[in-house]
Amino acid sequence: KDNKSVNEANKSDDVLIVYLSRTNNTQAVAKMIYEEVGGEIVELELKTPYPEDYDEIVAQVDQENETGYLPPLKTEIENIQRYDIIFIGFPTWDMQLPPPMKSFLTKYDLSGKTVIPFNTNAGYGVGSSFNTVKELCPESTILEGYSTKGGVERDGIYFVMEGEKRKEVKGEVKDWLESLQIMK
Ligand SMILES: Cc1cc2nc3c(=O)[nH]c(=O)nc-3n(C[C@H](O)[C@H](O)[C@H](O)COP(=O)(O)O)c2cc1C
Repeated sequence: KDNKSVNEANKSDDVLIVYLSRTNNTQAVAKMIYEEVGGEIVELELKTPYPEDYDEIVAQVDQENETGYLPPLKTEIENIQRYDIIFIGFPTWDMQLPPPMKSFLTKYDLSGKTVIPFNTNAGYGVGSSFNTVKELCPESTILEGYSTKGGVERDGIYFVMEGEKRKEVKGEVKDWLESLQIMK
């Protein structure tokens, strides 16, 4: 058998990459994972999008976190049961898992699946987000996540995944994926 086609086939079928991204930093990491692993890549979208304005979205997310509101998703994943490995990517918002990702993990049953989180943030880390992923996926195998500094929208720094930063993150993502030993 031709090795390459075997690998190509194995690589993609059971992998889903779902991400939330406002200023495209997390999206850039999602695409790097996709380039290495293949599969399906899906952006999480809301039925009612968040405000463009930074202060407004911060206020809204604060309130959603306080009340536990789960914003309805526009994104529909058909037949999620066909995936075994699910990467979930999100920025840190309010030092937590963003409400749309809480919606996603509440809506879909990922029992028995391997769930792998990844994150970008303004330099304050993942906060409680990776722990919340564990809490919302009690019957999943959660592998070690990856996180890197992204934009600092508060200071007008939006997309940073270019030039040297891009190269650095690409290398880190490759090493991380290899360490997970999910690549065939
Ligand atoms: C509503 C909101 C809240 C945020 N809260 C935090 C935070 O608590 N800690 C942090 O490090 N960064 C925070 N950030 C910054 C983002 O995590 C950071 O810019 C990230 O790279 C954005 O990813 P994206 O480009 O994929 O949207 C926040 C950004 C937004 C829009």
